[in-house]
Amino acid sequence: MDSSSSSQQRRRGGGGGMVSPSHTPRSTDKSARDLRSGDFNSNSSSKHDKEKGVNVQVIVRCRPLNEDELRVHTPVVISCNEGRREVSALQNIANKQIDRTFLFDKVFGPASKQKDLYDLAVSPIVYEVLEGYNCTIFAYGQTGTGKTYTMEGGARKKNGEFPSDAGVIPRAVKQIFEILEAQNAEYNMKVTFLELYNEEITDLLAPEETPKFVDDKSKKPVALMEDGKGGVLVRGLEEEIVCTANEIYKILDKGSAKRRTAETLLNKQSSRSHSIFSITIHIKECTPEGEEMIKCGKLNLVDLAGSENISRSGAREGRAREAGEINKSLLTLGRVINTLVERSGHIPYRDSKLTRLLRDSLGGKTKTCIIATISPSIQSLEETLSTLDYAHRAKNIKNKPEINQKMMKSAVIKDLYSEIDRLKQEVYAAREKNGIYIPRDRYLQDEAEKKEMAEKIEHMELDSESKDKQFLEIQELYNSQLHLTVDLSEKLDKTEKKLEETENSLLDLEEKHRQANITIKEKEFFISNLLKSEKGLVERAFELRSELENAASDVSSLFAKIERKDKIEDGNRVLTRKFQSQLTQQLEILHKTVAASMTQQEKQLEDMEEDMQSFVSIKAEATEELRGRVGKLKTMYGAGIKALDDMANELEENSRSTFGSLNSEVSKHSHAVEGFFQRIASEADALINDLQSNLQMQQEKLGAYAQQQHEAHSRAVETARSVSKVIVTFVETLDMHASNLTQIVEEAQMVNDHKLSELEKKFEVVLWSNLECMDQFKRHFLNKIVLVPLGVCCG
Ligand SMILES: Nc1ncnc2c1ncn2[C@@H]1O[C@H](COP(=O)(O)OP(=O)(O)OP(=O)(O)O)[C@@H](O)[C@H]1O
Repeated sequence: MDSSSSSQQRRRGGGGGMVSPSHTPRSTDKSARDLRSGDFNSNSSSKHDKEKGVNVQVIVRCRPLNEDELRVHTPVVISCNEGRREVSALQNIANKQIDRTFLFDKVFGPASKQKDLYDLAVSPIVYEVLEGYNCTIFAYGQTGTGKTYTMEGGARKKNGEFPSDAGVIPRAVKQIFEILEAQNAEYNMKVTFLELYNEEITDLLAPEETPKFVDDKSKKPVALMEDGKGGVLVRGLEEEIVCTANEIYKILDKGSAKRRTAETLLNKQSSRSHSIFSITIHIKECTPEGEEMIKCGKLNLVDLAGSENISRSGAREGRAREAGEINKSLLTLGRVINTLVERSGHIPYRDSKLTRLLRDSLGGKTKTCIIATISPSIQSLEETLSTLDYAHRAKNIKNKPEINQKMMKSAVIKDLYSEIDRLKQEVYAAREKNGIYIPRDRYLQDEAEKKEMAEKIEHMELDSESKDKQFLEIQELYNSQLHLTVDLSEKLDKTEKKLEETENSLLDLEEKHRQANITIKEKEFFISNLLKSEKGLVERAFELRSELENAASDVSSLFAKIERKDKIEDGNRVLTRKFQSQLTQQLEILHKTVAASMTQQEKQLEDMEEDMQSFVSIKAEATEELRGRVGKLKTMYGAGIKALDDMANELEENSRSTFGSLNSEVSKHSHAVEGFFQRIASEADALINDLQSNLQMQQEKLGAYAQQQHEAHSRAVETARSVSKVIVTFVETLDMHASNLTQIVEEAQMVNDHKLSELEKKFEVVLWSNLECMDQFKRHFLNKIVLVPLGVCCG
């Protein structure tokens, strides 16, 4: 089923527009499958939706900067936070900071792709449609912000490929067919495409009967009518029955091409009309009892014309009127939204065709989604803020969506038959050139409406007449009051002028009087000042004279003092020099004496050392000799003992037998020998001990003597050192004193010189100031003498 015209069964009927399907019998079938994958209004319970109402879903999409904007580096003032669903406008204009953030149901930034928007925001709505809801998606925003791009997308590729920048409409069509095919469902689908331009509806799918003129005058407007059930219907709107997505794409292309577009400063191909593309789907379902039911859902895709600033879009004459109409219908849409949000009584749906068409989508039974498109550029900030405000307000609209009741197949067939009948009668009436066929009840309703309208108009005319009369009366009253006011104001002006003149002369007199007073006061002040200054000058002259005398006597006494001081200082200097030379002589003598005593002491010490050394060596020799003797004695005794041992051994060997007798003799002898030896040994020991103790004593004595000598020597050296130190410090102090004295003398000299010069200067200054004073006084006096007669003249 491709693009053949045979497949497009065209029929003219009373349906279409934004009407909810009628004649839908109630169904108890609960088997409607939940096809949704998303969260459109996040509530699938039709009962709940009906009771509580569901908010209109509002999405914001910000387009990227276009080539022109990029070329001129247009500043970006809009930022989108998709995660937080926030859009912020930040700008500082003429010290006025704009910083506003809006929260929406979904936000798509400049980098967002068509697919992202569709998958996240539109796809769930398509599932709702297939469940049997009526859903509307409409794009709203300033001109050139991407409404058509979002709804329709870029141009379709020739080779039938699905383009990546395809918009909501082709994607929705594709998805609907995919789902239905996947379900192997029996369905029927029809589409309508209309345009609302300057408050006139035209059918974009109507066959072209006459050639298209420049301003599309050939387009026949179609009528919008009440359907008697609270809805509206567009009479004679073409409904195309479609079986494939490609058929819809073709219809879409055909219709879009017919849409009124024009180049504006803001968009090269700006849509100048509102367009509504509707897809109605009837799906066949079977109940468990085997009864065939028809489920119906409808998707309305609305691309509004851009809200625009007429001066910025460059619209002129015809275009300006067009823009005015666009803005008017959008304003009505805004008013409808406001009343719905504020719930403030009458909703002005009837004020524009746009709101009449969208009635069911705004506060009705339809599920609605608004896509607000904005530009990120600074130039569009005002319009962007207005769009955001508008969209934000629309978030609060509550609809009460209702799932369309499923119809029994037989009822649908009955419906279709009655429609065929109606169409037949219409065709007949048309063939007979007898007007068009309208059912009786609708005719009666139209007549009643007409009558009501005529009454209303009459009433309004009467009202307007009485208002006109009132206006004329008020106008006359106003004119007479105006004359009176003019007269009075003239009089007032004259009086004011006179008063002003009198005030001015009074002011002049006052000023003159004030100036005369000031001059008198000034003169009095001058005279008193003159007298005072004369007196002061005489006093000052006296003071100066006495000061001068004092200064002269001071100077002479100072000179005398300086002379005296000079003399004293000279004497001091001579004394100091003398004292210095004497001191140096005495110091030299002291140095010599100390040096001589030191050398003497050293010599004595050396002699003593020599004596001690000779004494020690003599003693050492004697000790050595004694040691030699003792050694000899020891060897001698040793040899004797050894001889005795030998003898004893001999005796032991030779005469063992005579041992007993001899033993006593031997022991006697040995005792005697022993005693002798012991005596000799003790004597030797005593002698050695004596010698040693003697030596020890001698050594100690010598050590003590040497120690004494050493201490005496060091004491002498220490004393000599301290004496020399004392002398040195004494000399240094003397030196210091002498230099201090010299410094003091020099400083005194300098101070005196300085004082003298200062005194001279002062003397000069005093002299000069006196002279100047005298001079001033002279001049002042002369001036006064001259001024007094002059002042008198002026007075
Ligand atoms: N999100 C986007 N990404 C890339 N280009 C975009 C986007 N939105 C808009 N454009 C481009 O900006 C231009 C204007 O877009 P479009 O015609 O859709 O604006 P519009 O809002 O429908 O304007 P009008 O109200 O005047 O009809 C087009 O060239 C379109 O391709």
